[in-house]
Amino acid sequence: MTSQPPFIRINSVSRVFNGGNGVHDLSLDIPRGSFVVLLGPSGCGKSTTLRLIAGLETADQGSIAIDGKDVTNTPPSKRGLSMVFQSYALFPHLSVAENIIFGLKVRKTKKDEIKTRLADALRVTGLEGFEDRKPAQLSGGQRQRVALARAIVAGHPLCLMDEPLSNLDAKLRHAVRKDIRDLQQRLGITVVYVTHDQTEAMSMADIVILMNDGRIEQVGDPADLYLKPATAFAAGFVGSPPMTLLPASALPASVIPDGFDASTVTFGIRPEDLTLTTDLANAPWGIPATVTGSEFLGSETFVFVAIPGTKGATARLPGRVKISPGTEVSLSWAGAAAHWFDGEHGHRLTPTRPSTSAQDIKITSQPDTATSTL
Ligand SMILES: Nc1ncnc2c1ncn2[C@@H]1O[C@H](COP(=O)(O)OP(=O)(O)OP(=O)(O)O)[C@@H](O)[C@H]1O
Repeated sequence: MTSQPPFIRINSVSRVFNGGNGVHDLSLDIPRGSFVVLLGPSGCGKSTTLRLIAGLETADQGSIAIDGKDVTNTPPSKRGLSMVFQSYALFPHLSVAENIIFGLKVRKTKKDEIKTRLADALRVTGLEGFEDRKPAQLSGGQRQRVALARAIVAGHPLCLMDEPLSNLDAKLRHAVRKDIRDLQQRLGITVVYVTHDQTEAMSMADIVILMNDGRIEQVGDPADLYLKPATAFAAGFVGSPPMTLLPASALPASVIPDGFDASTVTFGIRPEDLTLTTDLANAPWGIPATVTGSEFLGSETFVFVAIPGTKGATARLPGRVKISPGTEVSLSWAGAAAHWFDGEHGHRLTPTRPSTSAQDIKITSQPDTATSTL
């Protein structure tokens, strides 16, 4: 396999503001033509990273290269990129077409060229017929499309997007995120996209960069992040509802993998990997828990349970499950579905092999489907 040089290389970049926040010693390679999402909670440094790539922030240390050129000290306008913001940043007094071609006019692009590019941008963003309207005469989704059209009309190979959908309602957000993804693929451009919404990240990204506290927590494709979270933070951030995390000391000793110290290790389990039964007599190895509530969502039911000495757990069960608060249940899981994290730093731990009894649990718990027993 020949490895292509990265399109963007961020090398040991720090940008620390007064008070110590910002990004710290960030290193990252972004492949050409990829859709990369910077994901993380508010204040983790996503926008600062994007602004560093754009040149709107200057690195205190480290270097940034785009397409093989060092741009660490290059002004934004010379970096060959366009940006789309949460606030569409459209000129209210200009028409859709004028807004889209504004930058081309400033750069004194030839009239014929402007005409062709405008027609292309209107077509790919589905804005044909709207060119003479003013922004105030458009819906939120259409305004965001104008902002997108303006970004792509420049013809830059890189587009940076900072929470571009957060002003749209849930339904529109869903539609426009598909538009953005389709557009990126059709144009073959590289997109770096900031969001704190993990569903958006998981559905759009080729690569997710999960950030926490100014540092990279994990880089991987969405499946990696979900199936093999590198840290307890990643496990808790990705997934809705998030992974249940319990101190291993709350589990029966028989399910702790060999060599793990239950007093320091954290156990994680995805809600869909938990089996829940009220048939306590036939579940001697499970964790005893008490139902605190449930949410029926149509195709599935979330059941919330309390486990003494922990923050509780969530089970995601198919279909409609009727279960009353206060019901005593037993929780179990397949050995291979368990995740383990070091209690101090939260790093993922890999058991040399799941404990024998956890494998036994996998076999004995299989016929135990909660929907039929509850
Ligand atoms: N100009 C600034 N001066 C001082 N502190 C700043 C500045 N810009 C950002 N910060 C701080 O740096 C940290 C990272 O900010 P950043 O905007 O990158 O976070 P973010 O992950 O994009 O958050 P959000 O999702 O809330 O936009 C935050 O603690 C923020 O308060």
